[in-house]
Amino acid sequence: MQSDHKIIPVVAGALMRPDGSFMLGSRPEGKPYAGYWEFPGGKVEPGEAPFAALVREFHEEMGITVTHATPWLTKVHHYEHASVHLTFYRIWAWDGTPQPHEGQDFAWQVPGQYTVGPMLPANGPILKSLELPDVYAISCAHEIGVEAFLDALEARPELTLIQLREPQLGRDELAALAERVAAIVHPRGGKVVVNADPAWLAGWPVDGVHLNGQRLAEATVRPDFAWVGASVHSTEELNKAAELGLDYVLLGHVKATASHPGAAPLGWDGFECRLAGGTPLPVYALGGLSAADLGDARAHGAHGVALMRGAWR
Ligand SMILES: Nc1nc2c([nH]c(=O)n2[C@@H]2O[C@H](COP(=O)(O)OP(=O)(O)OP(=O)(O)O)[C@@H](O)[C@H]2O)c(=O)[nH]1
Repeated sequence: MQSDHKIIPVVAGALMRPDGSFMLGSRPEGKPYAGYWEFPGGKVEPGEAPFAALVREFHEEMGITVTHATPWLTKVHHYEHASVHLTFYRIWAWDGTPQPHEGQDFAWQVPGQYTVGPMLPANGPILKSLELPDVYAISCAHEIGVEAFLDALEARPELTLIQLREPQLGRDELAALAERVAAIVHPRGGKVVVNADPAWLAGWPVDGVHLNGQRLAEATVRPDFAWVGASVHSTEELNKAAELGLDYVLLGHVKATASHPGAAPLGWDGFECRLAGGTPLPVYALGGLSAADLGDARAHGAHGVALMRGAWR
């Protein structure tokens, strides 16, 4: 069976433009899955570091020099022709203009609005991850009141992924607030996930559910929503979220935060350490952060930053 095959290390990179679009390439004739669309990249050579392989592949395949890239997701996939361990990077800066050195086609794509296909079979969840924004905002009505929170949400059109987390509200009050939040966030193309019992959310105009640590521990299957995330603190919890096939996690807390005054923060080293084995899930760094921490978060393997107080200041 394929799972007995040697696992081939592969690196691939999403060239990211400031407007959020990214590049896909078509696989050249003569390779398995010729004509399928992929992130440019290729096999890591023996003894080569993954980042060095990324730089080499982008130079060989399209003649550009990668100058700033951050580690992102990893994934093992078993094809009929090979088993691969994929390490994905996001590439933020490069020198040169991409040229098709191997007869491939390139296309800049907007996450979720693809004009090319088919995609390589392993890449579905990776492409879905690109639909998640840099900043994830957690609601704060329990601190500043419902009306002030809704005013703050209206005033920040750049926030497009909102977790409604209001443990002080009962089901009916939370449902009413979810409707008001969705009415603000959906017209801007955003998403709302609710931190509550998944059974409560039937018929609510929301996009998904966020599992707290206890609900993640108790879950045996992925709840049936378009978007499902979870809060994690350890590699074990991160792995459980991945096994359930969730879409993202929040990992923290990275810095000291007023919501967990006694608990020691992970720091960026502790954060990175928990991701050291790699994960197929995009990870938002959480705890005492602001949007200004995005660069540090990416450098330590995060997809983005999750903000509570920091989103609304
Ligand atoms: N480059 C790339 N490969 C991917 C992606 N997703 C994915 O499953 N793969 C798999 O990873 C493997 C990469 O091998 P490759 O044949 O492209 O590598 P290469 O350019 O070094 O090829 P070569 O051995 O002909 O020199 C293939 O099995 C491919 O199906 C992706 O997004 N980008």
